[in-house]
Amino acid sequence: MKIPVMILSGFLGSGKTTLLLTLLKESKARGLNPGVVMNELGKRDVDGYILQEHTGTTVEKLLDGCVCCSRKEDLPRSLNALLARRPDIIFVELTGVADPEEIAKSLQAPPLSERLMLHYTVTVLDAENVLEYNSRFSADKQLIRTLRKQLSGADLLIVNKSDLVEPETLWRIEKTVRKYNADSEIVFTHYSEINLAPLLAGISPQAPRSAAAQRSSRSIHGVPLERMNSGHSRGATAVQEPETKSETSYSQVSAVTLTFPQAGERSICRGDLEAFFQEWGSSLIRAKGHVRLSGLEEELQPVQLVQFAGNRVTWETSRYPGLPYIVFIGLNLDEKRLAEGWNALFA
Ligand SMILES: Nc1nc2c(ncn2[C@@H]2O[C@H](COP(=O)(O)OP(=O)(O)OP(=O)(O)O)[C@@H](O)[C@H]2O)c(=O)[nH]1
Repeated sequence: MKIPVMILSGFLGSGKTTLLLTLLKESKARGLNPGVVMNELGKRDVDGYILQEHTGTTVEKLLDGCVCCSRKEDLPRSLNALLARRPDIIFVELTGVADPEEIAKSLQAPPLSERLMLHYTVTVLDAENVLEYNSRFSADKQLIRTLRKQLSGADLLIVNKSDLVEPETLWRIEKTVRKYNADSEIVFTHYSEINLAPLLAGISPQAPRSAAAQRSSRSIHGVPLERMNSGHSRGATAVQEPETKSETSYSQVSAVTLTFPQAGERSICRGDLEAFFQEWGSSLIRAKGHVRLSGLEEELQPVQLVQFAGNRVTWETSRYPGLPYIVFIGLNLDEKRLAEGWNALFA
């Protein structure tokens, strides 16, 4: 029996992990044993920790590079490690700059095709920012090509963060997406809330295992949106990471991990950190990590998961027990200046 694999793709901060959380909860509610491969551009496993904290799922982590190009040889090893745990379904969450078609090709060729079958490729889009990508990232031709492959290679396109845009923007996104993918279903969601039943149709616990997983022809709905009723919807230390090679799916995106100082001031003010994110303008695309906050109002819950995505910052109380850090991901990030600015925050 081949194990179904679902690929989750989409640009940085679009909502892939948010979707994966709901997929894992639903899988567990159905008595399934899900496996997860999580690929991160940075050296720290932020999303893997979130999944473990919220769902208790064990995650195979592939850090510090992209599994569609610079870390390609690592994917079979991670999948084999998961297969030893007899999962009923495997979710592969790609980095935001990965080409899902490359992963699909690997899964459909021996030896992986002997034990696994590609079930769905899902691409999540950030409705608030997706229309700006062509102009914002025009300097990185490889990235632009990859972002188009994320559209063309998807069996299902989830236009997420619809709560942040006007209905007209959703129309424009649908029109743009259709230039690269004429057929696949498009759904409009917030917090990646969709009807998961068709995505998990035919997948059952292995023992006893009945029919093979089948792709469902049932439509996948997002949360009801106004436009859906209109009849048109279809559904202090900087760890510099290595330069990306020319054959990668991006050329000017890099990740830098910044840690808190070991001595002296080891916490940071919420406002200072938010101002620091804004200082980098459009060169900072994504930041995420666990931080220790100073300030009276945070005294009871000082450890927070902070996320910067689409120029918005969110905070969430965390039980992360380790040393605080943040992973910064950007386009042509001036890493030296970033580290200097960071150190100044603790001076
Ligand atoms: N307003 C709003 N925020 C959202 C929505 N979906 C996700 N977010 C927030 O967006 C941020 C990024 O979401 P993730 O699910 O981590 O995105 P991702 O694609 O996994 O990010 P990377 O793996 O780092 O590329 C988090 O702070 C989420 O809470 C949404 O529909 N609306």
